[in-house]
Amino acid sequence: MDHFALRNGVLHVEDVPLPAIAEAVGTPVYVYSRATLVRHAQVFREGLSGLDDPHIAFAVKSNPNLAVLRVLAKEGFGADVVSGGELTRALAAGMKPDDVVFSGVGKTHAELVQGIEVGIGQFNIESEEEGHELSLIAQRRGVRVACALRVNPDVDARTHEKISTGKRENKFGVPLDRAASIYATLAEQPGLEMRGVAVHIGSQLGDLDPLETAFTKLGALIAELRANGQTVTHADLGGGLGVPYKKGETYPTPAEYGAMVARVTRDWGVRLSFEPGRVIAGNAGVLLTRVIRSKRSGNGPPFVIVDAAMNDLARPAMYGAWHDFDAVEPTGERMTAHIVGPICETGDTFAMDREIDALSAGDLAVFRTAGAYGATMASSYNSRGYVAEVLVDGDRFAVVADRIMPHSIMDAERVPEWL
Ligand SMILES: Cc1ncc(COP(=O)(O)O)c(C=O)c1O
Ligand SMILES: N[C@@H](CCCC[NH3+])C(=O)O
Repeated sequence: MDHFALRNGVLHVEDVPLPAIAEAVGTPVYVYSRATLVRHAQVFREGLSGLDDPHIAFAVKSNPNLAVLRVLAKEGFGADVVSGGELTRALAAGMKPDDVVFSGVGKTHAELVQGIEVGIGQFNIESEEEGHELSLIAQRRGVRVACALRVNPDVDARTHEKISTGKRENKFGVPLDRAASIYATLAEQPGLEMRGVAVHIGSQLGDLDPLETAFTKLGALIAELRANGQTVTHADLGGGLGVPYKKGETYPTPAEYGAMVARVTRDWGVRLSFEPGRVIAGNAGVLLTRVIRSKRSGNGPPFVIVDAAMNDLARPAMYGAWHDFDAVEPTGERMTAHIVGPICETGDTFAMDREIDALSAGDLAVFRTAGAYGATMASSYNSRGYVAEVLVDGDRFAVVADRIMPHSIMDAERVPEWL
């Protein structure tokens, strides 16, 4: 069921008409559907039903809102975190420490300490150097911490270069050809319990083949490690499943993904972990915005200037990403336009020469597929403050992140007395 649908000509999220949210909270505002989050979580879990007790850790970076995390905690999801801040959020939202995996190429000393102190389930170590540091910290506390070694399989994920993570030249993980020797070295560290391997080759993948190639390489590594006498009881297959951003696009389903994983990992004899982000949250949210005004420039299409900008939704400016853009109350008329925000950068452009619903000043519209890597990547550039977030549940909704106004940001700044 589509929880983002027109009813009587007005776009609703579940049973709530979007104009009601704009009225109550203002724009721009992210709006998430609880029912969609739950459905995506269930579809993902069902996709893995051919596996024995998979561990699912939501990639908090994709949407760290506490209410969103709480929805997923209630679905039994753990968390994949990449910073102390994300770890704090995951626990605050009710995720169990034991279900948390700590990934990240640059965990600081303080973050390693924090992870040990709260008793997270697994550290995904990204370098030999990190492993040594973690072991020393654990030893000083008289504990041993469960770890997996993140491997860089040198596979082209065939996605945007800025979100590809599994090529040799990317900063992530240890090179596959050195993984067995690094694993052996780390397994001797008194503070570490080396129990497995991890891989994550990139995000927004449209094709299962690169994943299958990476997992196959990981399987060979597991066999090699065991032949060397190492213990391997866990494997973390990361996230990365892509989602449609344009109407009509198709992407591999969680069921297809799960079937491939079941086939490739059949003989591994490990507990598998997964770190889905976008596939859970992406299509569970929209960015609701209002048209400020339109302006003509030269002979080309008009600029439709909306009150959302690249500081609220960075993906188009950062990756040239496409987000479908629809009127909240479409009239059936269409127009061709450039969609831009108010920020003083040409990069603050959501779309050029796009055929869209006809819109005029004051009309509401949404950028779709904005539930992942949306609010979480917001900034306050141009002193615009931070965008608000709302969660819908049936016919009710709640503000789950206040709009942070520019004056609140200013409150954290000081002019020194000597100025
Ligand atoms: C280590 C790790 N796990 C999981 C994810 C989540 O990826 P996605 O949102 O593509 O599922 C990412 C981001 O790409 C990541 O870097
Ligand atoms: N921020 C990226 C995804 C990054 C994934 C991080 N591992 C995006 O919007 O597509």
